[in-house]
Amino acid sequence: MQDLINKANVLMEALPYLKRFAGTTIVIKYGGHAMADEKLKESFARDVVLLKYIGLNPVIVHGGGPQINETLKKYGIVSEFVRGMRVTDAATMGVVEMVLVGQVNKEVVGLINRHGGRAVGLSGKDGELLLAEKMLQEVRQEDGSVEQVDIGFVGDVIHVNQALIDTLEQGKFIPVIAPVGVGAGGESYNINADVVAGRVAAALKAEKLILLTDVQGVKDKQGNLLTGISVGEMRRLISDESIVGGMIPKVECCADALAGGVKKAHIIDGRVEHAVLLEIFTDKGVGTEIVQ
Ligand SMILES: Nc1ncnc2c1ncn2[C@@H]1O[C@H](COP(=O)(O)OP(=O)(O)O)[C@@H](O)[C@H]1O
Ligand SMILES: CC(=O)N[C@@H](CCC(=O)OP(=O)(O)O)C(=O)O
Repeated sequence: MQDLINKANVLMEALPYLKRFAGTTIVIKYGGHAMADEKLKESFARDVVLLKYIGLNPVIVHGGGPQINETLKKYGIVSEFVRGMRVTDAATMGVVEMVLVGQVNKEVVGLINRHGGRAVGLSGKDGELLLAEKMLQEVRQEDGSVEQVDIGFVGDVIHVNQALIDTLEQGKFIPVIAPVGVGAGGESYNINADVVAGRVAAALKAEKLILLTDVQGVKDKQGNLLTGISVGEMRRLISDESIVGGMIPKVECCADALAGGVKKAHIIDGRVEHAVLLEIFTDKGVGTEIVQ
């Protein structure tokens, strides 16, 4: 009997959060690395379906960096990263689109639907969901100056077709977005999935942006987890190189999302089962919260 009462107590603990978040939009970035483990994939899909059933509106943006690397390797294409962004020539763009849209997107949609959700896969080209323009990457030189570097068909999102997401949400569908944008001339752009998640969250004025990754959260130089950092601290951690590589676009997009009206932004450990539920429905949460 006590077991059953304990179960009821766990449900009751979630009640204030259920009330607070009912009807709100939560944008979740599902990272390439967190997609590697079968058990975690299933637990992620179940979490998303549960969120939808209890009245939240999850919007999924997926990555696929490791999957792109694998296919590029098969084609003998070597790729380089500048501050966490893949340098993308025309041949690389072809592979990026094929893997993200044709493979990873369909896999995530299938996974959610197998668990009883109604997921719909979209790339930024569908309904011009993600209108993009070419971006130059800023690289700080040794003398402190900042140089703009051309990294090919890499874009930033300049407009999100919010009406399309609203329509899907009204139909009880779960949008699953591949980070490929479309330019004014119909050309494709490779966009970092964290950047897409941040822009989509800001456009939808989401309650939360949650980025799942393969580490506990943001760490300091000694490797200690930082449970909460301000945007100012974040900038210091980037300039003293405590935050490097793929973590840079993650924290930057959290800062942009907060500036764009998103209430909360979190970077959490996708290797932990039910990480999304733990973040949303517990007081302490998990990982790192970025605050303005
Ligand atoms: N300060 C930091 N704290 C935590 N991780 C960091 C930090 N700086 C760099 N990283 C690296 O960022 C990686 C996460 O970025 P990325 O590989 O692009 O993840 P994902 O594939 O989940 O999007 C971590 O695996 C870690 O190696
Ligand atoms: C411009 C850029 O870097 N695009 C990324 C898009 C996929 C992505 O972001 O995947 P993860 O989240 O799994 O790293 C790339 O080509 O790898």
